[in-house]
Amino acid sequence: MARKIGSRYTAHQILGRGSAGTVWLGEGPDGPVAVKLLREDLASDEELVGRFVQERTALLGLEHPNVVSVRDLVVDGNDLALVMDLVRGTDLRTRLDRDRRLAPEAAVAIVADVAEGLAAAHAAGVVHRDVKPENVLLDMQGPLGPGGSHRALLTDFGVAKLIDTPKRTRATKIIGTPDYLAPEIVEGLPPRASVDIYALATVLYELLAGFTPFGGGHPGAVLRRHVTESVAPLPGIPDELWQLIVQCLAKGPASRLRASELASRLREQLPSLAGMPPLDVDEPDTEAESEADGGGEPGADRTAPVSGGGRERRGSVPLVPGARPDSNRDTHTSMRVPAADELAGGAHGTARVPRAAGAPRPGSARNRTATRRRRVTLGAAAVALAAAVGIGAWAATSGDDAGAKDTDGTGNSAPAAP
Ligand SMILES: Nc1ncnc2c1ncn2[C@@H]1O[C@H](COP(=O)(O)OP(=O)(O)OP(=O)(O)O)[C@@H](O)[C@H]1O
Repeated sequence: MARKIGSRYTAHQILGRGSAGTVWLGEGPDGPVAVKLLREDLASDEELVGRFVQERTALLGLEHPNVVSVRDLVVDGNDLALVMDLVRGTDLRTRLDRDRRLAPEAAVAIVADVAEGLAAAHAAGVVHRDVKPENVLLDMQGPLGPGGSHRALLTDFGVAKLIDTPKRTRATKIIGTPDYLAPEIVEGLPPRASVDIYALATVLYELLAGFTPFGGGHPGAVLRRHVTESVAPLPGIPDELWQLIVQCLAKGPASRLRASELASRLREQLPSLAGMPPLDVDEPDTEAESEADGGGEPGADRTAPVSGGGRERRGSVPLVPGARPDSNRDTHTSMRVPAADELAGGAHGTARVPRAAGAPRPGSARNRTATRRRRVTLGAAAVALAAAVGIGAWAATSGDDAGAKDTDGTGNSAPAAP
């Protein structure tokens, strides 16, 4: 069923749904386009519409082969829409769901593309703030790149920022997707360009491993791991590539690479990765995360089931207990920033620990001593669980946050340079 969007566009068919709205295949004066029609509650928010119009220049000005360009913004009655270049292909999440892990050469080529898109955005003063596989589109009509990879384009620029109005989220709230959130965001600092680098390094790890380094379990526990845990090495990963991931996952934003540097360092490694098969990594030990998570604690609203082995949908667990996702791909959620004392002494030892294929599973006879040792650690993790549930409880009760501070006056960020 076709519908008119503004005077210039017609939407024909739904391409997909996200938390901010529905993406349609449309037609405009210059040919086919993708039209992202924002949710009605967003479209009827006057403040957001004002902001949407204000952001026109930044969104419309971003032109780069690795960025999905926004061609037009439409404000028409109840419709608020972004008109974008149509990418004929799929998103990286769908590809990852299908292949589970990518060969290092293809993973690195895709991430280098995204880093180049980010470099252009950061140079223009735009921080993405929601880098994740769902927001990377693969152009399947263009020529193939290294390792048979398709050109990758980053999409949804500025959307997180648009939704993050002072009224919706203040400096004391977090918006984003828990698995990819940089520690400084968890600590309540304004997001700068380096948060995109952290998120992109998380995506690279995920493409190689099949799971994110700090994901799994209750969102509160995920946030805490970003602040307190170190990333566990991936068996079989070339050292140079691992060093790059570790540097970009640094807790201190200043230690991370800039996007352009990351892109070129990744490209330099491509020749040595040619022909290398996907890493032979077994599923992480889910015992730690499920125990630390309380294994289905009543306070944790698991709207979507979390399947074993890190194959759950990113962000499918709402951060706010009782909140319902807008769609089965809901990812933009908000919660209160945990205080320093609530983060301190967190769930140490609950980060996912990848095992080389064939290594003994925890709990096996060979591994009993190690398991016993881990149980001691998990005693601490259970304490952390209480904090995690506490975090959910604040989120549930902090809807308006009357006393919240809006440190930069905008409720969001962000200068370009990290
Ligand atoms: N420019 C585009 N061209 C073609 N398809 C697109 C385009 N933008 C989005 N899509 C499709 O629409 C789907 C929904 O996109 P959308 O950006 O709304 O949600 P998302 O990024 O998956 O999730 P969220 O918005 O919750 O972060 C994508 O998965 C993709 O398949």
